Amino acid sequence: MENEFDWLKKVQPQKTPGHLIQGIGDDAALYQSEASFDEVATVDTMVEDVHFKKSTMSPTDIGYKALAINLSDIAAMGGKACYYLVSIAIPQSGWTEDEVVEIYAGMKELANRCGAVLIGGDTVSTNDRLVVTVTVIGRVETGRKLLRSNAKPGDIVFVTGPLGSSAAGLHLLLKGDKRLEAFEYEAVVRAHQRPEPQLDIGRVLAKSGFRVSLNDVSDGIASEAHEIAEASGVVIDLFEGDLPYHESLDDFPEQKWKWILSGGEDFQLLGTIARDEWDHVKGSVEGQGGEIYAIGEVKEGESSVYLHNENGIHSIDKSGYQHFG
Ligand SMILES: Nc1ncnc2c1ncn2[C@@H]1O[C@H](COP(=O)(O)OP(=O)(O)OP(=O)(O)O)[C@@H](O)[C@H]1O
Ligand SMILES: Cc1ncc(C[n+]2csc(CCOP(=O)(O)O)c2C)c(N)n1
Ligand SMILES: [Mg+2]
Ligand SMILES: [Mg+2]
Ligand SMILES: [Mg+2]
Repeated sequence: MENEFDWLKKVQPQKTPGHLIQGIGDDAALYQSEASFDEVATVDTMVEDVHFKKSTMSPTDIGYKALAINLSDIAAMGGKACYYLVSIAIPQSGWTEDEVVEIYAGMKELANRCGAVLIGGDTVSTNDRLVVTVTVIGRVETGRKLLRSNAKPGDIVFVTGPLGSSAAGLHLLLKGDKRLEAFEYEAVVRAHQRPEPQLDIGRVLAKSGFRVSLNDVSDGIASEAHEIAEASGVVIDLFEGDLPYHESLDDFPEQKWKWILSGGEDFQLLGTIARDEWDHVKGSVEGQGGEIYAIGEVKEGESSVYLHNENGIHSIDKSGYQHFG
């Protein structure tokens, strides 16, 4: 990396939306808010050797995922994404300007698909690992609050796609496993490197007008279910046989359930909705080509999470799954 700003010209958006008054190039970005929408803002960071290694992710994957994990939080609020800002700490050695530009290309690839525009950021050098922090600003219809605290006894618990794939993909990547080449493992490796934020499903849930509790799966459903149980003051029962997972996880019987429950980084949406409203929402999600699965129910009681399977009912702690063997 040579000059702090030369490479920025390469990542600057050419076209800007009408609500943006000033993007990259001044002290801060300036944009107009939109009538009848509330603003929604989130930030998450990815750190080299904690969230990725050069051996597990290409620069474009790193950029794609750094934006995806933030869009996933916007999805978990039912929002549409509008703008993003990127703070990047670049090591003094080990990373080239081309690689940094590729990180931005990965972000742009996803941003273009969901209509988000880069409006600013910050660039610093570091003696340590690469760190990329993305802030996303989005909008959601005024008054729509898909909060973790919305769950009520009697609700159905749902999830929007397979669990444990990212952890399985990471396992193969870290081991340099020869199965990486095989077609049947492509989906789990991709789930790790290029998670799909579930923005469309978040929008269906927001527009439904129904009371929905919602969280995205960054740490694993064991942890996210606890967050909903605690915020709402309810018990969450999960049914093991209903948890969706990619069939290739059956090749890893020892790790499978740990990955499904607490592998994390799946970036699916986990939520709850009244039983009477479930069919309607499921129909809408599936009608637009999405997936959504009923995996449990909400009960009255002190905040806790249980897993039901043929061996009985097992309490699941927040840090993850500990029971089976
Ligand atoms: N350093 C911090 N300063 C202020 N608020 C924070 C800080 N870290 C987290 N929070 C806030 O705490 C809440 C939970 O944050 P958390 O990062 O666990 O959520 P998340 O982004 O959904 O999860 P993950 O980071 O695993 O994707 C959010 O409201 C977040 O804004
Ligand atoms: C090289 C490497 N080792 C381990 C992992 C797994 N990992 C890292 S952070 C995290 C939880 C979500 O993070 P956060 O809570 O910061 O959102 C998980 C599951 C990885 N992705 N890459
Ligand atoms: Mg966070
Ligand atoms: Mg997050
Ligand atoms: Mg989240």
